[in-house]
Amino acid sequence: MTGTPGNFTTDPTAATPAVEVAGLHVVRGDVHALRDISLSIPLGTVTGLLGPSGCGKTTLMRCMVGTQIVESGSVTVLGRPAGSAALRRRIGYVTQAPSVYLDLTIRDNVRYFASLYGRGNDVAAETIEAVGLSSHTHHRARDLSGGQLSRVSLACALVGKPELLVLDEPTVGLDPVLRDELWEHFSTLAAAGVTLIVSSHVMDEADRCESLLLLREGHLLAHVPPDELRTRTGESNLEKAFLALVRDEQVGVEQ
Ligand SMILES: Nc1ncnc2c1ncn2[C@@H]1O[C@H](COP(=O)(O)OP(=O)(O)OP(=O)(O)O)[C@@H](O)[C@H]1O
Repeated sequence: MTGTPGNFTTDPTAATPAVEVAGLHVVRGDVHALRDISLSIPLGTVTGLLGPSGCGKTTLMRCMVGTQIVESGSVTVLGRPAGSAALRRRIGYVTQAPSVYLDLTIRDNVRYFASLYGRGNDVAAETIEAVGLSSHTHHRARDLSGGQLSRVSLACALVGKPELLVLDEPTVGLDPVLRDELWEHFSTLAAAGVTLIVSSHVMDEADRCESLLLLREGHLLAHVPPDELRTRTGESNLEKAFLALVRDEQVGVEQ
């Protein structure tokens, strides 16, 4: 695999990539939120989307799920243009703000989303179990903690068994044990062929990903596996490695 932005090479015999982005440019308000982004994400992988607050992570995710107006460039998801009607049932998107019905119980929320995707109550129960909320199924969403609420949101996205899961900071507010369990679950899903794109501020979560998209001020600094980032920068700590990459980039720009 190579580590140049937009040049994440995989097995040439592999199927259509899960996500292919070419020359993507997005303007939000008066900000150039994404600048000339090109990348390719293989199926069945976990990709971490990392970078400082405001660097463009959510904007890139919105482009992938088809809810963002783009200035130029293209985004292809599972072989179709992002936002195509045919993709709706194939993609799960969990935003930072939990999107569940506050007056319904956990069970009824997840069962409702299951029914939209033609899944039964058994799948709803399994999914609630997977996010660690089995002991709370009869609690109303409005009575839950922030971390519990974001797990209900996650369950509502997972229950449709999407092929691509786009998760915007799914582990915020979770304790280390739950975070670990969720990342285990993400790996299990990827092993079953699901593609996951997970944004995070937490660099120790980056090590759970097969590859990392490192963004800064709308630029894609690198698309690399964690170990390659360490090798490239000579830093074993991923947080320091990211900072070293930013420094190198600045030196390159100034020269
Ligand atoms: N609705 C909006 N109108 C105008 N500018 C926006 C809007 N939403 C985001 N932006 C700007 O676009 C840029 C990218 O924002 P984005 O939300 O993608 O960043 P992020 O990396 O997801 O940040 P965070 O980690 O804080 O969630 C930022 O400069 C932000 O201020």
